[in-house]
Amino acid sequence: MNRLELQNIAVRHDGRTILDVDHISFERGKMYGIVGPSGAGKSTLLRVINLLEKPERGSLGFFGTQVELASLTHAKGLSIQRQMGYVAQKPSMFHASVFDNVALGLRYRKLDQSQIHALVHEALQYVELSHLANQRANTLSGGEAQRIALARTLVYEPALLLLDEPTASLDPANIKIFERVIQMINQKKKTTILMITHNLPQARRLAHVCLFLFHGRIVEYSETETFFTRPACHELQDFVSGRMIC
Ligand SMILES: Nc1ncnc2c1ncn2[C@@H]1O[C@H](COP(=O)(O)OP(=O)(O)OP(=O)(O)O)[C@@H](O)[C@H]1O
Repeated sequence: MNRLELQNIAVRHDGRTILDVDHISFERGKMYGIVGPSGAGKSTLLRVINLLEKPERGSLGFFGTQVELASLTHAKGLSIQRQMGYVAQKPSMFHASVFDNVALGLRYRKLDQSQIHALVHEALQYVELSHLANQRANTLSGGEAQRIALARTLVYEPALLLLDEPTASLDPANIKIFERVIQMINQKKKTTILMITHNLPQARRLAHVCLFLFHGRIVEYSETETFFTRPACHELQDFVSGRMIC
């Protein structure tokens, strides 16, 4: 019940194996760092979990709901997807106010106006951008837009938050706020968080557990301190010490 699990996953494109995962399990309420070289399959892993990419085979256990991914129906997929939030590296805002952008997920879920108002303002407070509620979202700076993208997912309290290099284009001040918010919701709401990052100090700062993807396989998975101080496989030893691997 309290786990997110993937089993027997295979993703192939053009005859090439992109992702090959026998089994992985994520505990509810923990924060996971996902690292690995470019092209290792990190985004594909998150896209499979987010039901944006259908693997050739495999199953997903979503906190008690079990689904065969290859034969997943739209309705069942949607009900699971609505319990997940996804923030990519580059936010895309709708041509509307900041308030309306953040409210969107709540309107889909048919909440009433007073609930929407309260929840949007709470989410804007989390990301310290309440003063921008009426601004057009397409006029935001990159850092502001990324914080609004985070508020837009937090507002409906997802059980799972998927972050794909969310701070890669941000300056240190915005990174600090972004990190503070995800740590706060991880602790306060027990949101499970999976974050891809190329910033190894960031993974070390935030994650309880880290995993290392290499050529589509999870080759290391351990508590963060062990991951960085006593990596078992030589590819991760090279990776964490900054040596080139391919
Ligand atoms: N739809 C597709 N068709 C063909 N190849 C694909 C497709 N999607 C992904 N790939 C390939 O799969 C591999 C893994 O891609 P993915 O985006 O998951 O890597 P990544 O680890 O997230 O990389 P990065 O750190 O550069 O973002 C890459 O070689 C990519 O070119």
